[in-house]
Amino acid sequence: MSRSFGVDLRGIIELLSQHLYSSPRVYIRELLQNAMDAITARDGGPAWIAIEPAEQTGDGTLRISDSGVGLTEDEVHTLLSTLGRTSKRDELGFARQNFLGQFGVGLLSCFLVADEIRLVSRSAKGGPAARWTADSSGTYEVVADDTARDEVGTTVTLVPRKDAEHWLQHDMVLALAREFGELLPVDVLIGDQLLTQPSLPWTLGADYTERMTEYCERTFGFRPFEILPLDIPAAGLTGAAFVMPDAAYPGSRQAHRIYLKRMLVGDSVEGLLPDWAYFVRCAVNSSALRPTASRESLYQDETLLAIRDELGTVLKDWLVRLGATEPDRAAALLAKHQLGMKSVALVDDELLRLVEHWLPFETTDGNVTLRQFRRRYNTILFTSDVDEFRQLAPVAQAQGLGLLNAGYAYDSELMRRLSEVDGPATTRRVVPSELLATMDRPDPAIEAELRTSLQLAQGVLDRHDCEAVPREFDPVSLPALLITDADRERQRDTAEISAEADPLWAELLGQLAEPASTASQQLVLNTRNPLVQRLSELTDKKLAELTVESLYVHALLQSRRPMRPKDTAALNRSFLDLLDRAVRR
Ligand SMILES: Nc1ncnc2c1ncn2[C@@H]1O[C@H](COP(=O)(O)OP(=O)(O)OP(=O)(O)O)[C@@H](O)[C@H]1O
Repeated sequence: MSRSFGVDLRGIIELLSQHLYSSPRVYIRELLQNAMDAITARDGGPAWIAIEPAEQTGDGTLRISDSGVGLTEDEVHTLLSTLGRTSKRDELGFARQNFLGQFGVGLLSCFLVADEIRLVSRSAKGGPAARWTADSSGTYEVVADDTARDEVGTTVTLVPRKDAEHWLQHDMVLALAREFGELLPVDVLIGDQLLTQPSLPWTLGADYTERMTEYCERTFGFRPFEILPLDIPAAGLTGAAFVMPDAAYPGSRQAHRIYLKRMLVGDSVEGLLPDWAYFVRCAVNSSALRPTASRESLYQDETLLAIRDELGTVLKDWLVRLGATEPDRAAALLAKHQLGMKSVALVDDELLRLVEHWLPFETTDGNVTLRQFRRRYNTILFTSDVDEFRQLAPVAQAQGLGLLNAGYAYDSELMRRLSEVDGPATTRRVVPSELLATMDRPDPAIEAELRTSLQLAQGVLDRHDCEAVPREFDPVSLPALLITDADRERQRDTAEISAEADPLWAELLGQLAEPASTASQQLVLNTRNPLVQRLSELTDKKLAELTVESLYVHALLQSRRPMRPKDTAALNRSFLDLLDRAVRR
């Protein structure tokens, strides 16, 4: 036998009224929305909503009246007695286009501030006026009372909950009603004060820029770098996009001010723009987007996706146009919003060109754009690590080799993307050892002499898994350069771990690592450097060891790589030994 679920009414009312909405402030929005929908349903005739806060009613209650279509006694029974029942869906259950409401629960939000809701209505369809009274425990009463109201329309009265009286007072009600309803296309009044304004703030016309600058400052708290009018007729969307003047974090929350059918959803609504456009804020009104049941965010449907794409295109087109017509402004903007721009350039070739043209990169030729660098060197040789760049740049520069620092976020991916788009020879990651190829070999006699002293220090080199390579290079002041192959380094670390690990791990790790055939580091000794020249004259094994270890540690420090305990020990040892020798003399 099938049975129906039982429902604890009090629990459901509490759930919907207390937990669906994030704050009691939304009660005004739901009342305005119902009044607005009733006026829409009346289709012609007077169109006003009047709010009387507690000071005006004189008995602590709040009254809101509308000139809408009203409800018959029967409708009051069916629509207001069943949670989730609404007049705003068609027979198939689809939300009707013109209405703001659709779920049949909005009125419950009044229980956030009220113990009792009273509704008096006269329907445009005729019949006597009806009274409905409900309390928060879930009981209600309906009576036909033809004297209750003369005109067609509805009045809702809220009797405040204890401690919620302030929500019904004038200043609060004024602020809330203005915030949610100031763009509604009907007259909303509090006493004699008209709250609504006839046109949307972003309507084009006289003083557009000043108006919108002021609007942006008031709404989002910044003076916009640029204001872009938005108009997507297919989505019934109009509004404005404001480009932020200063950098924001790519992960920062998007906060857009969104109106649906001219009723505010919120001013920190997310998801309207693609993620990359994190430096743009929008204020829009749309008739096609849908709210979630709490009406505090947007429902993620295909319409939202289509609008997001479309708005993304509008912004991109503007960026490309700016690059072509106002290069200096484009460069200034790009410099501020580098990260977002770079991230989108990875998936968008037009933006890739913009980034290539305008964004400065750190190189051995100073700060230059990718375009300038390409013109000079054809192939962009880059490091994908900032420290590696710092280490290699002076040597590369001295060899006349152009090197670009692609060590910051998205840079290496951008290099890869450029090669995909313009051909494999466009960019290439420098292999540190290829710098060796640009260096001259020293005179064989000098090399032989140096190698003899190096043999004395072979133990030190072995200890650091390091091979000494004599070369002639600039700058002369640099005695040694440590070149590390990252892959080999990883293998070496793995080997070290496996030596200490238990047999099972050692076997597993061993499978990951390829056998390390040669040393993982190369200490390139500069035979032009006076210290290295003196090293080749040494015959004292201890001194040769001390010198080589000092040169190694110095080169390691120069490379700014993290020091391992072994390296720190070497640093201490060589420093103290040198000190000892100096003091002894
Ligand atoms: N001021 C009013 N004038 C006429 N009918 C009203 C009024 N207020 C409420 N109603 C009727 O009561 C029904 C329920 O209202 P309620 O606010 O709970 O839900 P809704 O507006 O239909 O949907 P939502 O939960 O999305 O707001 C409405 O569908 C409407 O038919």
